[in-house]
Formats: sequence, structure tokens, C-alpha cells
Amino acid sequence: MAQFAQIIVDVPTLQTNRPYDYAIPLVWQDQLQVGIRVVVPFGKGSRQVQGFVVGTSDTPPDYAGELKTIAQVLDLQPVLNTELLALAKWLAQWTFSFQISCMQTMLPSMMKASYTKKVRLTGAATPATAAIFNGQAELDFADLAPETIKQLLKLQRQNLVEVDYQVHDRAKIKTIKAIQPLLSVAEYTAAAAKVPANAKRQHDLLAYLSAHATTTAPLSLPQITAETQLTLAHMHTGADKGWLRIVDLETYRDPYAELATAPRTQPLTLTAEQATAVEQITTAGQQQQAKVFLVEGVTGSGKTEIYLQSIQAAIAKGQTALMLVPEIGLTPQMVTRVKGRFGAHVAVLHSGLSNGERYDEWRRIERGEAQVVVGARSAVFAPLTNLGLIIMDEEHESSYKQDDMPRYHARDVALWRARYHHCPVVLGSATPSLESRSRAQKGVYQLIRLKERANHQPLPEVTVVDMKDELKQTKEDNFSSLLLQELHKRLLHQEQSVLMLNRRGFSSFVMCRDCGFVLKCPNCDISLTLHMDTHSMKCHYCGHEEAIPQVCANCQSRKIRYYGTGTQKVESELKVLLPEARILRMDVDTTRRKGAHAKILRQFGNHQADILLGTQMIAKGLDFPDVTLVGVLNADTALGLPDFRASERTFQLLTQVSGRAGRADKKGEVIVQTYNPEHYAIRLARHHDYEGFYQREMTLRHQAGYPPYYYTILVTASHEEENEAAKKIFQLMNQVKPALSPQAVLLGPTPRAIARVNKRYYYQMVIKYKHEPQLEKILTQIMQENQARNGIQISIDREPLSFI
Ligand SMILES: Nc1ncnc2c1ncn2[C@@H]1O[C@H](COP(=O)(O)OP(=O)(O)OP(=O)(O)O)[C@@H](O)[C@H]1O
Ligand SMILES: [Zn+2]
Ligand SMILES: [Zn+2]
Repeated sequence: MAQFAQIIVDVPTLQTNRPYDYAIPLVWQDQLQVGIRVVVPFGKGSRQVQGFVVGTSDTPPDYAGELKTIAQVLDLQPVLNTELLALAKWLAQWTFSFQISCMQTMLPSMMKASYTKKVRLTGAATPATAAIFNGQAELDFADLAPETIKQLLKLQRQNLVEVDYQVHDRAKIKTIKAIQPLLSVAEYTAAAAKVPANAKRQHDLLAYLSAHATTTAPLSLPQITAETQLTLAHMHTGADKGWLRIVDLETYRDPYAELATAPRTQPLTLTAEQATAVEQITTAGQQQQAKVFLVEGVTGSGKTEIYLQSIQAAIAKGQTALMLVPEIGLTPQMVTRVKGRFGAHVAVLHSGLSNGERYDEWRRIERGEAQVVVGARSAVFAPLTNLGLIIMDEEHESSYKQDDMPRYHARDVALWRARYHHCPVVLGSATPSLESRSRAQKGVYQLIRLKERANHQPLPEVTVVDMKDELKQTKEDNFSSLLLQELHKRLLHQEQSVLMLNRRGFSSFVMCRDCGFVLKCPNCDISLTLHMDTHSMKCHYCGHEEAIPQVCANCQSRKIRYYGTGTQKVESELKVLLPEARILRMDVDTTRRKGAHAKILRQFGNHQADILLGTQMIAKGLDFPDVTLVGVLNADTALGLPDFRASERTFQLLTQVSGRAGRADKKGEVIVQTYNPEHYAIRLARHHDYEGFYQREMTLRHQAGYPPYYYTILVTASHEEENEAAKKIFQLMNQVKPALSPQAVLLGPTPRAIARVNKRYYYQMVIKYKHEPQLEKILTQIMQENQARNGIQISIDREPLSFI
């Protein structure tokens, strides 16, 4: 019987990691558990907010004021268990963020409260209030005009109206109608004798009920309607006559319903390399060791099969398993592979699901109905208990890092959970991040290398074409003659090709040929991107959109030209060059609609196209046996970016995309077009030489003092006024500097590369360090002190993916 609760409240303007004390109403005193969501009053007036119970006690808190009482309890059972509550606490500290943001990140967004603001009359109506309320008891704040709000504020000061905040739980359980037969077969026969012969539907219904009289589980109405054409109206008649009862049956929204019947697959006979890997992983699982394995396996070496068989071993012991896949790698092909092995025991979580679907998958996991979870970044918080294995495929992928609060990396969370559960973690990649590979070098992780493809075929041969030479000969700037010739060959042999256009650091924009004017976003410091599908210019940072200009805004010239190469432009060029080819295009524009991504891949898999042309999206995870040619149209656009990870990203991308060729019996070939054929990232990718790249890049990182030799933290201050942002970052620098040892390095402060985004200016500094015992404390303090004060926003990013 606890009388008092400690609660983390959802108040964005007053962010703090401190729980607040509340009294528990008598009715809830023996039921309120830690991890339950509640609604509590907060601050002055009748404002209510959502909160999470993080502790309960019998002794009154040490608090002088009057203790408020919990207003509502939203859950019957905890939605965050002991493990996840501890994780939230650690994560808030580790990422310099707030526990409330961490807790909300862990739960499906449907469980985040929505708030409405209502205005209500408190006293007798006056002429002024009557004019506004017009007979209504309360008004919805969101519907009011600014002028009305102004008048209401005046009335509020006179205590004539009050503003009420209401919290809504958006989590809705989906139900379907079902029926329950109530009589015996004999009774149904008797009933049928009394129904007139021309009441055909009633006879149908009685026949159906009679046939199912012995079933105890409720019968789903949608299914009955599909089979018999009996509808809810007929059921109501039946219910009135006492033949049946209509009930609401709780159900799940199943995003992969069509895969439920995916043919079951059997474990493959492992290659020697695969067998050693599975053996080591399962042994660690048996010994309950939180060991971290780095599986560095060339593309097509059968890493997925290793994951599946290791998961199998965990399940066989009665444990659960979590498999993380980068967002764009979470293809239907991947889901089918996992569902094919583990059937209905699999839950899938990713951002392509509707909020309702996500909520339902989450509930299946929470209730222990799914033992295997496959999902993108935030699935790392899946409420699995008794975890026996965590897998992180393509561990080098940047989408594992979240770039707003909490700025966490899924790998760090995975390692924390593995320690909690004493279970192994498998990090897999053909091109591991330098961070992970160097940890394996030091023996912190256990390195497992797979040097051969599962089909025992050699890796595809890579030819590098120097586009500088090519340009001298032809005026085609997207297709070398070699690439065209090879594409042509594939058409003749009815084999398939994959073409990648590297879009990083690259976009289509509009420039005036007379004065050089480039159309920029009015809110942000960058040029607007041309989108042919919507015929508009868009800002990729704030979403601003405007019409494609006909005349230059600067000099009124009509000579406006489009620059940059988009996939659309390449597609139309290709149609001219290879008119007989059937082309599928995959980029942000063609995959925006739900299910579009899956559809394109299905069409390609069914040979409805010869060429799959796409952006980076096509580089990951695709496994199509008839792809024998991969072409990279522009390998080096990322190399020019002022980013210390540019070479690493280029190497990874080229290796991944090359790996799409020759995965089955047919030999694969890769053609890479570049303006920098001598660059080491391109040279080494050509030889599939990850180890060579690792050595070379580590030397450079060491010389320049970059990660993984240093830890890094990026601190950013932003404000609508440029000098306020600048002033703040210098003030923060002066606060941090005295706490640092001479071994630490401070870069900046500088304006960010794109200094203005969404009407705000950004200034930043980077702290590079090896061991700084004081740093965490001072940064935590900075974050707590500076939240949303005077329009300043501070962000602190541990191990940022780039400094730009
Ligand atoms: N032991 C095996 N015997 C036969 N075929 C196998 C075996 N293991 C894997 N394969 C097949 O080899 C192909 C490549 O395997 P998989 O997709 O798992 O490779 P991967 O290492 O994940 O590759 P990538 O990193 O390129 O995504 C698949 O078609 C898979 O079915
Ligand atoms: Zn913008
Ligand atoms: Zn102009």
C-alpha cells in the first residue's frame, strides 16, 4: 500500500530529469505500480500532463508545499518494465537528454499523450463571455481566432474563464465483431422449424450456427460475412431471438498478413566458415556471456543464415531474440526470410507501419506472443523479456544513430541490454565501422571473419572507368561506353542490371545563366531542390515549397537552367540510349507511397524489368540471383564533402553495391565510374580489400586525431538572432574549457556549415578527448541549465556522425 509516487512528467518547457512527488488516491493505493502511465496536475491552474511512475513509497516526501494528487491512471499494467526504466535512466545520462524523451522514444508513438486546451466559463455569464461562448459550455482552444484568444486572456485575468488542459491517450485497441452461438444443435433445429420458409437468411444463419454450435471461441464476423454473406444486421436479428451473442473481439492490425503464409524454410547446411561462427555465438549464449562478436563477412557470405541459426538456438532454449536491420535494409525479402523460418513468432517494427500497426506489434511482443523481433533503430527498445541474443545487421549504417533528442546509437543500447541480460551481441557487416573494427583489434569484441561467398564463387570483378578520359571522347557525362556496352550485353542474355546514382552531397538546383543567381530557401541557408514529380522547388531541411521559377528573381532573365543529375534525368537519358530496356526507378520520389518500395522490388524480382536504377537505397541487402551487372554512375560525389568519414562512406557504399552482383550461379561484374580513380577508397573497393582500407584509414585518422582515436562530442547552440547563438556558444566554451585537461582538443566555435536552418542560426564546437573525468558532469549541467531559455536551444551530441 504505497501512498506516494515519484513521477517523471511530460513538460517540454521545464525539462529536468528529476521526478516529482504526488499523492496516490486511495482507490489506487494497492494497485499503482512503477512503469505505469498517469495523468497529473502540474504547475498553477488546472493544467494536466502525462507522466510515468518511477517509484512509490509509504513515507511522505520531504516537501513543504501541498502535495498534488494523481488525477488519472492510464494503464492497468506497467508499460515500461524494470529493465526499460533502468535503461531510460542510463540513456538520459549517456546522451545528455531527458528521461521523459527516452521513455517516450521507447514506446509506440500512439502511447504518447496528446493534449487539448479547453476554455470554460467559471462564473455567471456576462455580456462579454456570452458573446464569445454563444451558449456553449466550453471552447476548443485550437479553433479560436487570435482576436478571441486576446479577449479570453483578459477574461481569465478577471477569473471569469479558466483554461483546462486535457490529456488524451491515443492508444486505441482495434476490435472486430464476433458472435458466440448460444444453443445446441437440437435447439437450432427446433428454432428453424418455427421460421417461415421464405426467410432465407434466417435459415442460413441457423444452419451456420448449428454447424458451429460446439465451438467455444467466438467466431469472427468478417470471416462469416466473407463465407456466407451474413452480415451484422442478420446477427442482430439472431441476437434478438436469443440464438447468439455479439461480442467485441480484440484483434491485431497485421502489416504482414500476406506473409503469414510465407513458405516455411529449413535451415541450410552451413559452410565451414558459417558453422564456426554459429558455434561460437551459441556457446556464448549457453554460457550466458554478454560477449560481442563482430562478424566481418564479405558480401554474399551468408551472414543472414548465421543470424537465423543463432536465433534458432536461442529460441530452442526458451529465450527471445532481437534482430536489428537498417531502415532501408528492412525489405520484404528480409522479412520473408525471417518469417519463413520462425513463422508467427516474429514481430516486425519499422517506420513504414501505421501507428496502429506499430502499437499492435508492440503489444504482441509485450505479451510474450512474439519471440523474435525484427526491426529498425527504435526496435532496440522492444519489450522482450528473457533476451538470449541481439543481432545488428549492417552495423556500420548511419541510420542506427538518431539525430534528435535522445541522440542515441542503437549499438550502445544493444550493448547495454546484452549486459543486462547476459546474452551475446552479433554485429555484422561486410564493411564494419572503424569504431567496431578497432575494438575487435583490441580484443574488446571477438572478430569472426568470413572470407568466402556462400556459393564459393569469387567476388565480382570491378572495373574502374575514369570519366575524365571518357568526357574527352564523348559528350555523355552519365554513361561511359563500357557501361553501355555491358548493359547491352545483359539485355541480350536476359540478365538483370542494377545502376546506382550516388546522391549524397548532391542535388538538382536551378541557376540563372545570365547572373548566376541560385534560388535559396527563405528560411535556411541552402539552395532549393528541384522536384519534377510535384513540379516544385523544395527545401530538404524545413520543407518549404514554391513553384519552379520561370524568370530569374534577381535579373528577370528567362535563361534559367537546371543543374545536377537526378535519377529522373538519368532515367530519361537511359531510355534514349537503350530504348528496348525496361527500367524501374527507385528513389525517394518513387517510394514515398506506402508499399511502393516493396512493389518495385517485387517487380524486379519477377523480371518485369531489366534495369533497376536507384539511389543508395538499392545498395543494401538485395539478393537477386539474375543480377550480373552493377554499375555505379558517380562514385565520388561524397569524397568532396568536408567530412572526416567521407572516404569510409564511399568505400562502404561501393563495396555494398558491388556485392549485389553474382550472388547465385552466374558470375557478377561491376563497373564504377569516377573522376578520382586513384583515390584509395575507390582503389581498395575495387579489390574488395576491407582490411587494406581499415589499415590505411586508421593511419590517417591517427594522424589527424579523429575517431576512433578520439571520442568526440558536438555542442550546438541555436537562436533566431545570429549574434545570440554566437554569444551562447562562446559562453559555453568558457564554461567547458576550465574543466578539460591539456590532452583534450576543442574545435571551434564556428558557425555550422549550413548556418541557418528553419529561421534559426546554428553555432557549434567539437570536443575531442580520450579521458576527461569532469566532462560528463559539466555537460549534464549545461544541458539542465540551458533548456529553451530566452529562445536559445542547446544540443549535445555524443559521437556525432559528422561535424557538418
Ligand atoms: N550455407 C549455405 N548454403 C547455400 N546457400 C547459402 C548458404 N548460406 C547462404 N546462402 C545463400 O547465399 C546468398 C547470400 O547470403 P546472405 O544474403 O545471407 O549474405 P550476406 O552475407 O548477408 O550478404 P550481404 O552482406 O551482401 O547482404 C543467399 O541467397 C543465401 O540464401
Ligand atoms: Zn528551408
Ligand atoms: Zn539572373
